[in-house]
Amino acid sequence: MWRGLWTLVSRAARGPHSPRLCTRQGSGYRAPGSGATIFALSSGQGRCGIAVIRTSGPASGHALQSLTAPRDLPPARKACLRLLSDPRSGEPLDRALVLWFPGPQSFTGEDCAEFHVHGGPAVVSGVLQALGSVPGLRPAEAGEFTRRAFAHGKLSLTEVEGLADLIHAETEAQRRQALRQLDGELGDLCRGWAETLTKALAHVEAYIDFSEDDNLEEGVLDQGGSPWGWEAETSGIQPPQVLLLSLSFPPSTADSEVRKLEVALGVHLRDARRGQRLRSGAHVVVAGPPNAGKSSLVNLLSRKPVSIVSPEPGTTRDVLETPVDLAGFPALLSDTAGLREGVGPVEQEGVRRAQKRLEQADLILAVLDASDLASPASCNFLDTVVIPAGARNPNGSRQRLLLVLNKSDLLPAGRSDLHPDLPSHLLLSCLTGEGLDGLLEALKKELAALCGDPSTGPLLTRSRHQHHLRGCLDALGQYKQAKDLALAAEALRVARGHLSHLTGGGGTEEILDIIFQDFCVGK
Ligand SMILES: Nc1nc2c(ncn2[C@@H]2O[C@H](COP(=O)(O)OP(=O)(O)OP(=O)(O)O)[C@@H](O)[C@H]2O)c(=O)[nH]1
Ligand SMILES: [K+]
Ligand SMILES: [Mg+2]
Repeated sequence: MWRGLWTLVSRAARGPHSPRLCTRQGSGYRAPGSGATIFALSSGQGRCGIAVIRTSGPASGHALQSLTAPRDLPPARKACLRLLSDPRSGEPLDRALVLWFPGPQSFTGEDCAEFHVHGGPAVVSGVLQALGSVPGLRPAEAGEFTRRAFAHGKLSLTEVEGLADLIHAETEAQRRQALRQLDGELGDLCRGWAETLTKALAHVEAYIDFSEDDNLEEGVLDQGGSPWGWEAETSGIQPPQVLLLSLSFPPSTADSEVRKLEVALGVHLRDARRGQRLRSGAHVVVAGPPNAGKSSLVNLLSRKPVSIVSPEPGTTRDVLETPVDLAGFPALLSDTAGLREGVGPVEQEGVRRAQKRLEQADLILAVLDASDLASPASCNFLDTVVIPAGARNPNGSRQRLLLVLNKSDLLPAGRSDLHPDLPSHLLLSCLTGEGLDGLLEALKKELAALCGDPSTGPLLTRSRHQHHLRGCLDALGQYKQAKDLALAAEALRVARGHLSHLTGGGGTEEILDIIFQDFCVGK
């Protein structure tokens, strides 16, 4: 009966069914072809001041010695000036800074070398060819350096995603969000949650053991049909394991800790959409009647001639999408066809596409011609798009919409009494730029609400994260309903498995392929 408590805790921590949590000890995953030494240009392509070429793998030290004079390895992690030459011909290639990172204290965890050479294309290709001639070296595949870092436990999967996002970050908000993920905030959170589940599992397994060994009276363990209800005291027996466990994780605490976990998961899941928007951009759709100046506004906001502007109504037919940085937030701005009826089949299709895009919008930028508010097209747009957006939908929220009255330069000076019933709006002139600052300010507020604060807000940036947290939450639901302890324990293992998968433990090859294909060669 007195089976060691720590055996139980540690068995729960490992569990026969529990995939290993990704810790700094390595992901347990072996990068494809990881025996070879790889090399690549890690800085950008093209002529530049300095280019960085690096290697990773067991032959890195030999490669460094083969190309440099003097041939001794420089002190670890110290930049040294060396003459580089081709090991086959002895032909000088460049005078460069070289660095030696013996593993495991390197980015990949393997022996690594870096060559900071002058960034001319001939120098770069000369050094790459020289490296290729060293036995045991081959060019790296896209993302292979990071893949090795993951395989050696230098980065968890969420940190790898953060790194990919940081490289692709185009706005300040994206950079902040990616840096937080690279810093391991999401991974740490998951590991903390997994630890809670491990303790709860230890507790359940202690009970299972006790009942097996001591023929515990029936009904004691499943009070109310739920493992949440049972506590040692209620059975009248004090199982020694439970008493011991209670020192670090008393039964009543287990109950409330797992409940707290459910609440925390729910909060993060509710915020998931915002985190994903921040990563890939909020969908901002510019819509309005023909000739209101929609394309002019898209060009103004994106600071480039994305769309054709002309005095002819019906100029824009297709949806034109362009990524923009709006006041520090990423957005996908869509220009659409002017909404009107009684047009030919091509424009009709444009109108259909515009309406479809409106349904998917996170934010609508509704544009009207301020000098033409009484026209049938303007009135129709107000009635069918602007006014309905202000009404609450069944889940209590409203469609976000900013009403912009463009061409304010055409209004008689001092005229602000445009229309008494008009919903709140902003005046703008795409022609003179007047009102643009006010519009950007309003956009910033809307986008901040849509995307959350990148420094403190949502942490789930991909649908993959959402999927695993939902899976974890569902498993906790099963735990609560479990009729026997074996099922309850299994539900906890499933819940914990989802958290483990999120950080990369037991990750399947396909998931890894998808994540690593985001990287360029040399990263
Ligand atoms: N005076 C004035 N003219 C403007 C302003 N903005 C746009 N225009 C003009 O209005 C006309 C229509 O502009 P577009 O940007 O093509 O309008 P649109 O809404 O995209 O038009 P469609 O694609 O045909 O639906 C063009 O001749 C623009 O130069 C403005 O602020 N003031
Ligand atoms: K037009
Ligand atoms: Mg247009």
